[in-house]
Amino acid sequence: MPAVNSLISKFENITQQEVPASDTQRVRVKRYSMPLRQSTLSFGSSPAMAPKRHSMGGAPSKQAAQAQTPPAEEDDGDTIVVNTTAIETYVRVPLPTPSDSATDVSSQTSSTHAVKSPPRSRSKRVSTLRKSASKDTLKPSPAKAVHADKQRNISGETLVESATMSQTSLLKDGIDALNMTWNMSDVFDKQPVVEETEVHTDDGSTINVVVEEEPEEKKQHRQAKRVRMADSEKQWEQRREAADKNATRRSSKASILVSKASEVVSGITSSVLGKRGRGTALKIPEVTQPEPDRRTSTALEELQPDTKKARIGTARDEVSLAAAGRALRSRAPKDKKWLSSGLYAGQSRTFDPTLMEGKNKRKPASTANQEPSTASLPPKENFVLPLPMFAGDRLLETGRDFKLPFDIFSPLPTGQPKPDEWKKVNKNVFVGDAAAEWRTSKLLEHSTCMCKADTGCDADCLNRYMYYECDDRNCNLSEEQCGNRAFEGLRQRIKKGGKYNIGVEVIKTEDRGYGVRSNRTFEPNQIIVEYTGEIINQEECETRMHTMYKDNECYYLMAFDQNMIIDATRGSMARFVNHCCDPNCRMEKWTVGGKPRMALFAGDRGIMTGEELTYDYNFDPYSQKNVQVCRCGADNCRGVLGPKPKDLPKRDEKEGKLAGAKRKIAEVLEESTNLLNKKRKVNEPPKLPKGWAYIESEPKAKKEPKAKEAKQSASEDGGLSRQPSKLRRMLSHRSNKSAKSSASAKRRSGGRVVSTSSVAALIMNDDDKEEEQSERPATGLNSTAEGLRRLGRSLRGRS
Ligand SMILES: C[S@@+](CC[C@H](N)C(=O)[O-])C[C@H]1O[C@@H](n2cnc3c(N)ncnc32)[C@H](O)[C@@H]1O
Repeated sequence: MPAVNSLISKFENITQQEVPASDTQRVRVKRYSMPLRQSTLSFGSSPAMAPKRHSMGGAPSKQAAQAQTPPAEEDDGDTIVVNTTAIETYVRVPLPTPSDSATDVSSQTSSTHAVKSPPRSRSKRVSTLRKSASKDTLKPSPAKAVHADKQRNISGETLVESATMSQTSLLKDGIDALNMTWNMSDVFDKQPVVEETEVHTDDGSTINVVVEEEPEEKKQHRQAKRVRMADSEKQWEQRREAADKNATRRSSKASILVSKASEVVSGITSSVLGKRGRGTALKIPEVTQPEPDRRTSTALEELQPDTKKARIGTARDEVSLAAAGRALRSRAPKDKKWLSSGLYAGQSRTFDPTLMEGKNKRKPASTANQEPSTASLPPKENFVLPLPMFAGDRLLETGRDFKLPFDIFSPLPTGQPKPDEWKKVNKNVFVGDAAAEWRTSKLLEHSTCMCKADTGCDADCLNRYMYYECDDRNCNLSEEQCGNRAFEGLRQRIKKGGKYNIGVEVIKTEDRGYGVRSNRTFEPNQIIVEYTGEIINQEECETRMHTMYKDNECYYLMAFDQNMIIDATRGSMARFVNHCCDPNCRMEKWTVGGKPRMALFAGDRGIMTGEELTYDYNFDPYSQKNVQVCRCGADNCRGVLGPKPKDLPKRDEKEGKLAGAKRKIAEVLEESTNLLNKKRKVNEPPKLPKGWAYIESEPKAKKEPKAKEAKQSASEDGGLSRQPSKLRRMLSHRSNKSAKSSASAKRRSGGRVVSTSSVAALIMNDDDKEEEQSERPATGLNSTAEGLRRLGRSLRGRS
């Protein structure tokens, strides 16, 4: 301790008295302040010392100082011997006041610019700017030396405080410093490498930029931080991907938020990782939002990585995150605004939609007390909605009246029962032996229409004529040019999904079980819904009838093709379409891609939204017990679900519909009983009531010889059986001979093939052909009903 005390007293002397400038003394300086910042520990020079130091060839270094300095009298390990000039400089300059120190600390030499810069970040090691004319600046000139005394010799902080600190506290600090284990070599080892580079300024002068190299420890710390940040970002990325995968039905708002937030976050992280300019993230414009959006903040919270340890959240980044959040909130979609008028926009109304119905009604009552003369009577409420604007135009243009969307004007009553025993099958499925028995016609592939692009596959299209759907194999036109791809169009429409595209829905009717109604309008002859189910052969059908369906009231069996039957017990929605004697649709069988398919098409009137869809079953009772009363309610109702007669006897106008129906049921029941009995006994065509024809349906094998006979006879008459290639050969043969056009070829072919929903094929003879030409609708689509009628006529004529 005595040694310490002597040192302290020496030190006090040094601080209180001036040391002669000329003297070079050896002074033992104990470590005074800890730690010394090497960047501020530089040794100044007095003017007196300048020549001498010049001779030494530069600024004094530690080694030089040591070399000049004689060995210390009491040299111990804790002693540093310094050139007394340092002390001289130190003692000659009055200790700076705190206010002085503010500028003094930031200034270096007389030529040093005081750089007013924001507090230096640790990452930025440019510490000072030293302006000089040349690199010789380091050699102090006499002029400069005048100001050299301002140069800081020892740690600035200590000196600044020393002016205000009491001697006792200085002393105490000094003692504390002495007690610390500290080695000067540590300081020099950790001393940052200082690099000086020249920078040319606009005014032509050169600025020497002194760049301190970062200490190793800090480098490591920074490196570790970078690794942490990279890990964190990887985690975020993984979470985002996982969230994307899991989010099956994420709302559009959420996806927007997530993408925006990830953009912001990646911006922040990259600014941190990539060390972009300070405050990059802060450049996000701040938009004030009065109410914080909980959804947005939740989204941001969700986006926070698991590890909050990942030190993204430095103060600066927190600020930028907050700014980003505010920016996000400002971009969050606002509440959707609903149109208040829709179709009726611009039309006056007599009620206030914001009030309850009761209050709207009370309005007139409040005016009732007033004098009739003075009371302004409210306009009389119109209970019938006016037509929307342009309804007249639309009517004129399209010929179709306006109807409110189905879900507004006739929503399904709540609690509508749904068919529970229905297994939906949207594709035909072969069951049992049907698949093996099915014969794929090779001939179909050779049928190609000859339509031109300018007309498309219109009414004269050969494929259309034969109920073949066009595709790339049998039509040379593109999908847009060709107008004969109904099933393909239906497929694409259904694929889009939604009530409107599907176009139909099941309803519960009052007295006919379930039915089907339209969700939209359909053009005349437009495809509506495909009839699909299990395709079974006759044996399978009979087995099912005697077992599974023996107690059924409803059957979903439809004769199909090649003696097969579609059983739609498991089938598409089309199975629920009811029968009507005056239907608005028709069921047609088409060949699509070589396979027969059935679908419901709109009739010639088209379909309005909300209409119940019906077609004429042309029902074959099959057995007496299956004869059912028809409840279609049409004016021309036949009374029973039975085959369609050619010429139904005109009912007596005075006779009611019911009376007529009753009569017909009785007749049908009687005749059908006879029919069944007779059929069992003799292989003769049954006797039907006057004007009725029995229509042969495919499932009945017994009638096959008759059908074959008819086909044969028709072929002999010039009609064609279902042999498209033969038809084409004939067409081309004849067309070569005479007319070139396909239309004339068809006329000359002498007949055509018509597919029907319940009969295999209709072969038309020349007599019928003439009639058909005149009857054929403008669209060229031949209806099943017509086909059936003709077959009926044909069969009746032969029986
Ligand atoms: C293919 S299904 C039609 C869907 C059926 N309504 C249902 O609920 O499943 C045919 C059956 O519907 C009934 N049906 C269809 N049209 C009818 C009509 N116009 N009058 C009476 N019943 C009818 C008959 O029972 C018939 O056997």
